[in-house]
Amino acid sequence: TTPPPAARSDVEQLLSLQKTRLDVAAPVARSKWNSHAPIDDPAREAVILDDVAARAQKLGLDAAWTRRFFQDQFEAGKIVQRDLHRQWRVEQRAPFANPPDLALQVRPVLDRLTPDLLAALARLNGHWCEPAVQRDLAELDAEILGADYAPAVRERATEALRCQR
Ligand SMILES: C=C(O[C@@H]1C=C(C(=O)O)C=C[C@H]1O)C(=O)O
Repeated sequence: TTPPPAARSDVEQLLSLQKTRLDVAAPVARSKWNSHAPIDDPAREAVILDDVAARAQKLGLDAAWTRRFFQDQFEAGKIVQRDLHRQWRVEQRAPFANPPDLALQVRPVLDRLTPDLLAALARLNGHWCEPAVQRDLAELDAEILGADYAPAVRERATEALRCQR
């Protein structure tokens, strides 16, 4: 039996969660501007990816594909962080008055989004090649991510969602 097609609202939810995750890049960038911490934290990324791979398997998602999706979210967020730091260097911006605490205030927000993103991916699992899903993806990417994010960021964030067949 053929499974029912995916709903547009599933695509909308996924992209909204991706946007919410990208929106956290700005507070991350402010925190690192003050602390001078590097934008790239490969150790933190590895911890997230191992957790994501284990959770993915339980949801019936391909672990390697899910790792790639999350790595793409990291890379997209780092484009946002680098763009902000570049702008602040040009402006010779002073440190921020009330920077968020990366470990205590910012990373917990990202960690809370992870299970929601995985659930959204699980709902769309096996549906990526449906023409309606690809059409909804293109439309909602422009609407949800396009309002705030540059094409390079959007392309990176949605790279794994194209039909692979
Ligand atoms: C968001 C951060 O910056 C980068 C992006 C990460 C992410 O998107 O989860 C994780 C580690 C860093 O390489 C962070 O340091 O927490």
